[in-house]
Amino acid sequence: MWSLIRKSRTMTCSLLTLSLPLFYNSISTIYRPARSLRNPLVTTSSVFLAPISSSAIRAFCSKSSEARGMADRAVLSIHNPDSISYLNQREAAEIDEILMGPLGFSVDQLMELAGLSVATSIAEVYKPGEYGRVLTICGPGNNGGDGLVAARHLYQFGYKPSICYPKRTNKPLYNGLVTQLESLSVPFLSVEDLPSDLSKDFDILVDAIFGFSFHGAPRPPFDDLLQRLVCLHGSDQTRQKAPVIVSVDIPSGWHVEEGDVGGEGIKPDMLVSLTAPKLCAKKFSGPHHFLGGRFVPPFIADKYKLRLPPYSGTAMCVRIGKPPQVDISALRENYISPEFLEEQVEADPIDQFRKWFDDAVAAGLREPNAMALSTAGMDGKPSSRIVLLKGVDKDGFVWYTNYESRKAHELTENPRASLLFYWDGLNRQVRVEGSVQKVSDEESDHYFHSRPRGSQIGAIVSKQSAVVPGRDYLYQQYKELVEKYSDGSLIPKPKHWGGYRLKPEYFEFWLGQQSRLHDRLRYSPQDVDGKKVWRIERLAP
Ligand SMILES: NC(=O)C1=CN([C@@H]2O[C@H](COP(=O)(O)OP(=O)(O)OC[C@H]3O[C@@H](n4cnc5c(N)ncnc54)[C@H](OP(=O)(O)O)[C@@H]3O)[C@@H](O)[C@H]2O)[C@@H](O)CC1
Ligand SMILES: Cc1cc2nc3c(=O)[nH]c(=O)nc-3n(C[C@H](O)[C@H](O)[C@H](O)COP(=O)(O)O)c2cc1C
Ligand SMILES: Cc1ncc(COP(=O)(O)O)c(C=O)c1O
Ligand SMILES: [K+]
Repeated sequence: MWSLIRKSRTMTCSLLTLSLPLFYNSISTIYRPARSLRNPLVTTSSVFLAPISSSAIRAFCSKSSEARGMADRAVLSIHNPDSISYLNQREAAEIDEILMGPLGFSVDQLMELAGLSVATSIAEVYKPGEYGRVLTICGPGNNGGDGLVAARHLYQFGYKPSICYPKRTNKPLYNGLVTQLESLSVPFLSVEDLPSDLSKDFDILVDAIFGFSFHGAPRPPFDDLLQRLVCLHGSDQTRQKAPVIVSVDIPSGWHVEEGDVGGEGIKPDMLVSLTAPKLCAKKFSGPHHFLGGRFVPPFIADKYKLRLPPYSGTAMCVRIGKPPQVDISALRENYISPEFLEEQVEADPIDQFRKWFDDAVAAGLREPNAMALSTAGMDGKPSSRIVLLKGVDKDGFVWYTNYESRKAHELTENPRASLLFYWDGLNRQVRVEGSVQKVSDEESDHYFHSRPRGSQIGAIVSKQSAVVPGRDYLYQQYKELVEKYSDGSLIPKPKHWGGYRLKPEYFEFWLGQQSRLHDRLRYSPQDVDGKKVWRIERLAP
């Protein structure tokens, strides 16, 4: 913790005005954990539902690092949806009580995290450009509260939510959530105000009517509302795009454990299970099943033998089960970017590259220095692979590799290459082409010794691009060298490892725009009175 605090001292000053959750979020964007953050996946001990004392929780917590080790080993099997845990109704209610009892959570906190998970799950699948108009139908309990929170986050994500909340709960928490939405001018519609055909006015219907405390048959006015959702399946979809239904935790009207018993209930397109899926989720056959509620402490995971998929990075939701079958030909993004004009760019393409590279770093993109390197040997057959940019200046672009690899052979035969950067999220691509030379041995030596010792040994072991009999073959040699250099002595750089530098002769900066009318600015060298200058031209997209 101290090293984190020391490192973040300068950052803290500029963040003092931010809220605490935002502050920690900013930290996780900049300082990533050594391994990805994972939900604990604990498979030991049987479930026995005894009262829980705080001493039991303390005793457990001292063992939880061991549990996390097991979690990492179990992670491989979790991609099989059959190995995910499902809760019955009693367990779901009990977890609620434990979280809000001995584990010290408040209902407001859990609802906020649950609602945020629902909103982020929706945003993963249904983009606001196409699915902007959202109707959230809220029931009388906490499931309805999750819906109110989700609607607020969806508003902040760029959607246009409306709310139908016919049975309000007169408690400070719910009144506050309503006030927050009203202050954003989010419309509240009564059941009578709702249009008879929901498909005309809405792209997404969020079903936050009933959660895990639902029992019996739906009573008015929810029986009628649910019937309207059911009817949408039969609507004439050739005339009108039917809105998608997103159910929060439980598809409302379904039995919490048995599912859609009579087969006449709603058929959501997306289900966002919270904490852990309930048994009815096994019957969900829609294309998008997500898990949210990233707050399950190891104590709960252990007690209920929860096996849950890991959340990646700072995500608030994770997809469960098989990804949907997509129509590849229909996959496309619409790019919306600010103007990119000739007058705005740097005269020197290296300066322009630095500007865009700094933007990619500031945007928190993963490995902004990853670039596709394309080469072709004497046979003229091109080949590409990703390498990491390790330096750029007026002399060119540097990367390190094995001098006996396929790319190295091709570069020996034909010392020309192209580099390609794609910065997804910024809608930017940069192409660089030029001639290639090895960097000096001193430069390679200096860089080699800046790498982690494991990677230095890896470079010795790997005869890159050669066929190897198996993983063990490499690992055995690696272990021997780790042992040999365990005294911390200098690991000599092997002769076959070093850097290349591409001296650029051509650049193109590409920025994605709407209707595929992208910006493309090309830099090519011109000789003006014996002096090299860069000519900037716009190319058709
Ligand atoms: N870790 C967790 O646990 C977390 C839980 N969270 C969320 O809480 C949800 C559970 O909330 P909950 O317990 O308030 O119950 P929920 O199902 O929303 O509503 C109960 C209400 O519905 C009513 N009602 C019942 N049956 C009915 C019927 N047939 N027809 C008409 N009404 C009926 C019932 O009235 P009653 O029958 O009692 O008169 C009561 O008013 C859970 O699913 C998740 O979304 C997250 O926020 C955070 C983490
Ligand atoms: C993100 C990423 C970064 C990589 N960085 C390098 C690198 O800097 N140097 C390298 O030799 N290989 C790197 N690789 C591996 C190469 O893509 C490639 O597998 C390897 O260099 C062998 O290529 P070749 O057989 O065409 O020579 C990287 C791969 C990825 C996915
Ligand atoms: C085979 C290989 N060599 C070199 C590198 C670059 O690693 P480093 O950043 O440690 O120099 C990578 C990175 O993925 C790699 O896969
Ligand atoms: K629901």
